[in-house]
Amino acid sequence: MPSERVTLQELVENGHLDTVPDDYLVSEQDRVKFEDYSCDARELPVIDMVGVEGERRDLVVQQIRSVCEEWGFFQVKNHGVSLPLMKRMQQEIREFFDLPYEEKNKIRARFDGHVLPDEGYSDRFGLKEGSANWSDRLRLYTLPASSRRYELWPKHSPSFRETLEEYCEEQDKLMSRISELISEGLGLETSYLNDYFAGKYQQQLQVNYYPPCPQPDVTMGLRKHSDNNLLTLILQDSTPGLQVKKDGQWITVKPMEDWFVVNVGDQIEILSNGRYTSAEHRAFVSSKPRMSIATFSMPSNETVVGPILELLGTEEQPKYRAISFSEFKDSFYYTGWATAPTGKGHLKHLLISQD
Ligand SMILES: O=C(O)CCC(=O)C(=O)O
Ligand SMILES: [Fe+2]
Repeated sequence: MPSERVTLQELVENGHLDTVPDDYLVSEQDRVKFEDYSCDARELPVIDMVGVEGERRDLVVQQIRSVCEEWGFFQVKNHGVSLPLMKRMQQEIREFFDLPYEEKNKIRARFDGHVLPDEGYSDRFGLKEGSANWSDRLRLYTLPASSRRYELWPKHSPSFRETLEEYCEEQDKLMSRISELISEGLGLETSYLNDYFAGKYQQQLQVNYYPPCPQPDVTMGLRKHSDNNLLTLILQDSTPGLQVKKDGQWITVKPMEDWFVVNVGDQIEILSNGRYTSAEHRAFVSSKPRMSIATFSMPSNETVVGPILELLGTEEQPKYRAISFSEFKDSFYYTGWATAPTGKGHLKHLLISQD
């Protein structure tokens, strides 16, 4: 039974995997070319948020607009989240993954044979049988506070709950500041996106743990995809792994200890009627373990999202059909994620024919 299988980290640490099993293999064309991954001729743009509430605002709004149009991915520095908090969060989460399997298993998400688990500690998360990622995960709903299932939060450290709560609040503040800049970049009122999702919003934390891999060139930590939500903030550890697709080329995002990677999700692509793009990205693995902490902001499940009418004017037609977030997630997991020929296959279902 899949639910009784131990996680990947457990298999690796107990020396049960000298080679990569078949269902973790990716096709030849989707493999990482290790000979060229480190020579990034192009680097992911960095947005410096210093002075953004003052004299640098117009410049930053302009920069955000162009990176959201051209990349859908960028890094932020001087973002207001304290480095000690980021480090504490990484340290305490890492301690969770270092616990004995029996301890972690207490909050294990169970696969019920049909629906893949959405919360807790798991492997093969969100994927169909026969198609696995070289990673384990911890996923928790964090905002609104009423959505928290504290019984699934790790209890290995007395301070962990407080650290995670503080981290989530800080992530939320940063998301909200970035949403203001995105709104302005689209020519909308500063508070447009924040008002649009007031009371119709949720936040989820996802920790990706990539165990050391015996054959990193034949598998993938996380197969190519775009994120299905509004915005994602990623905190990487010091081991490289994250890659973004730009003009058909995979670009490795250099880990920086006090920066966040910001990722435009599919919901922003839909809201902006395709002006802003959600970028395909993936994570490769190596002989070293790696951990990334992603925070997702997303609409509440019943919220219907479609192109913002104010943006369309009289000439432009909506390119995407409006759809509730829960329906969108269903199509993401069952038609797109990790199985479609392109990492953005799930968005194609929403495209309205323009002829
Ligand atoms: O591990 C990473 O850096 C990427 C994580 C990611 O893309 C995701 O969690 O959706
Ligand atoms: Fe992602």
